[in-house]
Amino acid sequence: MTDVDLAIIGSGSGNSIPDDRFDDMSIAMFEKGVYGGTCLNVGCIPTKMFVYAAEVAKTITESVQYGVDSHIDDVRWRDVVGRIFGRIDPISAGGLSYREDKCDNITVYHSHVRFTGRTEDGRYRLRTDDGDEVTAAKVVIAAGSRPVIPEAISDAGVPFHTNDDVMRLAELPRRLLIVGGGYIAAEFAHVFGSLGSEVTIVARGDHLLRHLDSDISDRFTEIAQNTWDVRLSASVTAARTGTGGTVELELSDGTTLVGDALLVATGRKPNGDGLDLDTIGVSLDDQGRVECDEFGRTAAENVWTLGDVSSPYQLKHVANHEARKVQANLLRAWDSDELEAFDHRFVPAAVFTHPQIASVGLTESEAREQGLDITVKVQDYGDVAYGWAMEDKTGLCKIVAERGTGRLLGAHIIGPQAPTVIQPVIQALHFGLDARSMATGQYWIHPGMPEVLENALLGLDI
Ligand SMILES: Cc1cc2nc3c(=O)[nH]c(=O)nc-3n(C[C@H](O)[C@H](O)[C@H](O)COP(=O)(O)OP(=O)(O)OC[C@H]3O[C@@H](n4cnc5c(N)ncnc54)[C@H](O)[C@@H]3O)c2cc1C
Ligand SMILES: NC(=O)c1ccc[n+]([C@@H]2O[C@H](COP(=O)([O-])OP(=O)(O)OC[C@H]3O[C@@H](n4cnc5c(N)ncnc54)[C@H](O)[C@@H]3O)[C@@H](O)[C@H]2O)c1
Repeated sequence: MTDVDLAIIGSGSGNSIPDDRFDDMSIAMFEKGVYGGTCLNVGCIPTKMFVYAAEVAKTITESVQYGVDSHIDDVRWRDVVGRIFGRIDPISAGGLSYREDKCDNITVYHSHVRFTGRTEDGRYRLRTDDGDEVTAAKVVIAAGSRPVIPEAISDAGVPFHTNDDVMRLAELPRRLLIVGGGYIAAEFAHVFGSLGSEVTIVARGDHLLRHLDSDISDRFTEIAQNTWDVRLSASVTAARTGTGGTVELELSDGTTLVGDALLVATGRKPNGDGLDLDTIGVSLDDQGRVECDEFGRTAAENVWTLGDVSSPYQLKHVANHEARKVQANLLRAWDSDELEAFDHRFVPAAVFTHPQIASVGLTESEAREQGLDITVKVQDYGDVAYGWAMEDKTGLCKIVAERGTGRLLGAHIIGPQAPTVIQPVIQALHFGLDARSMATGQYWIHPGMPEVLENALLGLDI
């Protein structure tokens, strides 16, 4: 039995907690998978590196409209993969060796861990699947989430991929089937489609990216239907392995699809269900998230939580933010008046598909449901100078604001560099800038892409 001051479950955002302020604490870090967690190894970072390669390919295939003829000679898939993981794998390995070799106060356990209750003096008992037993005065649960697999696929025993392994396929699949109509489906459809796969998306909703403002979801669904084979309002009823390792999916609309690879992207489930939290009196909510308050405190004293395992937002910038708050709070007393709260007021998100998408704040329908008196402006990229330069025909920037006060409520953008163009709105929301002041109280570089945002703000009927 090893006794530590602090146990951290999960080396994703959890790994950022121990800095030099924690040097005098003994720390046990538990990681059952690859060191560094989802974002670094199988999430945000590699996907965006693939997306960049896809953008390069897309630029080439669309260059003719600018009077520049070009074509793609070849996509060297193995080199695409090699560039990305040749960079990422050493970062993960370096992070692990830093903790193991350079941090005398930290021990890394490479195994699944779960709670087994408390000691008589109130410490938390943890046991790994390898048989190690640790007691800890404080615990941080940063165990993340995992892909959900529909039973029609998991029970059928067909080969399928998730974000965990699809980026390391040996070959670029000629025909890729994607089940799901959310973030991961939209991003990988762009990656594989632009690099040369024939992509089919099976989505059970009547739109893709349904959680977004309806103007954005409508626009993206229309673009997707013109780009890939998109089957809406359809679900998988049966799956089987075809000849030559292919996968066949039967859909609820009676059609059958055949693919060389199948990617499942039907949401992610928090990992709190693998921790035996009942042994310490902590529960999961109806979404399977570890319950906590705005400071990251669970029902068990000195057990904190953050990120995908407990947050309503499965986003890395949110996990990072929550990790910084929990880090600060760990250095204070459990019931201190100075605990730092999570700030979930204006959580932005971006989908790195094609075109790119970004949003922050209320959608138009959310604002109306709240009974707010609103004004809305939709500005097309194609009506500002940079949009002309790009021949953009599909991009739009939508602003939702309160009539009368000009209070900004939300921004929703689909188009080139949307995650960059939206950043001034995120800043304005956080610092309380109203739409009119934001539009007229500063210079906007002409003819920069953010003019689409400037014109949307100017066009609001406040
Ligand atoms: C394909 C993909 C793309 C994404 N792209 C973006 C993006 O562009 N932008 C963005 O903001 N977000 C993105 N996300 C979401 C983002 O990756 C997550 O929100 C974030 O990584 C969550 O961090 P975390 O620290 O909570 O969990 P994780 O990074 O998942 O860390 C949890 C760790 O805990 C370990 N673990 C779990 N249970 C146990 C246990 N019992 N014992 C030991 N170890 C355990 C896991 O192995 C894991 O390594 C993406 C996600 C995916 C899947
Ligand atoms: N750019 C980013 O920030 C980014 C990128 C990728 C992932 N993520 C995070 O990871 C999370 C998980 O991504 P995701 O795309 O798996 O989830 P998602 O929640 O974005 O989308 C899941 C999709 O699967 C569909 N679905 C669910 N069950 C289904 C079933 N049985 N059959 C068919 N379709 C089904 C849903 O209707 C939805 O369209 C996201 O919610 C997001 O928080 C973020």
